[in-house]
Amino acid sequence: MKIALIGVGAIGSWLQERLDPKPVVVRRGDALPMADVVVEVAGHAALAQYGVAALRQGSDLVIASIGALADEALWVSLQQAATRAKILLPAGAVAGIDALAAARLGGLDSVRYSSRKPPASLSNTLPLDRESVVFEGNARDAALQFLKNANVAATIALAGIGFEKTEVRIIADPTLTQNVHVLEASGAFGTFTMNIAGRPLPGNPRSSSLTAMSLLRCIQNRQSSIVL
Ligand SMILES: NC(=O)C1=CN([C@@H]2O[C@H](COP(=O)(O)OP(=O)(O)OC[C@H]3O[C@@H](n4cnc5c(N)ncnc54)[C@H](O)[C@@H]3O)[C@@H](O)[C@H]2O)C=CC1
Ligand SMILES: O=C([O-])CC(=O)C(=O)O
Repeated sequence: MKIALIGVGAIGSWLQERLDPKPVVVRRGDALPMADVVVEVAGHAALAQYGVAALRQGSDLVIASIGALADEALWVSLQQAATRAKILLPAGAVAGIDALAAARLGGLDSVRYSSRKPPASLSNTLPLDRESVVFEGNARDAALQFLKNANVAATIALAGIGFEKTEVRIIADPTLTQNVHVLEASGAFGTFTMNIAGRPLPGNPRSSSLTAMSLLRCIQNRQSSIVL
């Protein structure tokens, strides 16, 4: 299996060390190599630049920057390009995506998500002596306004009841050193609340380490005869 890795930042370097076989690295401006799997860990612009081409050449596409899919035109063009290859959306930094996506099939009534992060992960102009709500609204607006901090909101929207109906709060909390995600859902299955305190990666305080682990699992599942 040939893997192309777009971006070697906090998540990409963690993956690069652990992927087997070793990936071909795509740096800014490089042409996209032929590969069985293309892994995007580079940001919204890189997904827009390489995503459609990867799928058109028949490479499966693993996306980290899921917030970019709040851009309806990009999301439609990726889906249209996926005729010979698959778009793989890992759960990323949050827990409970498996339950949410299963619950959707039985019918969901409501999905609420809150993200609490240390202020510096959101902006360096936020107060450091009290918590502040920096966003309250739906998942589409969250993803469009907070490019680097609402991938989880977008993942939850896609797994659950969509960008418009998913209720999102983003809170800067100076008492935290970790990224805390709370996901609450109700529907025909019952109700659940999932709470995760994610340790950030050393290279980027905004990105929880579980994201990199979730991407590795997604790539390994694609190769494995047992998918869990
Ligand atoms: N799905 C999820 O739950 C999560 C998703 N993310 C997203 O994953 C992506 C990667 O996150 P990090 O590794 O923390 O970011 P990072 O900023 O540490 O690394 C990004 C790397 O991509 C490179 N890059 C940017 N544009 C490029 C291009 N056009 N071609 C090749 N390389 C390019 C940069 O130079 C940098 O080295 C971000 O978009 C982030 O928002 C982050 C955390 C959770
Ligand atoms: O949602 C995001 O973009 C990333 C995030 O909160 C995390 O890694 O904890």
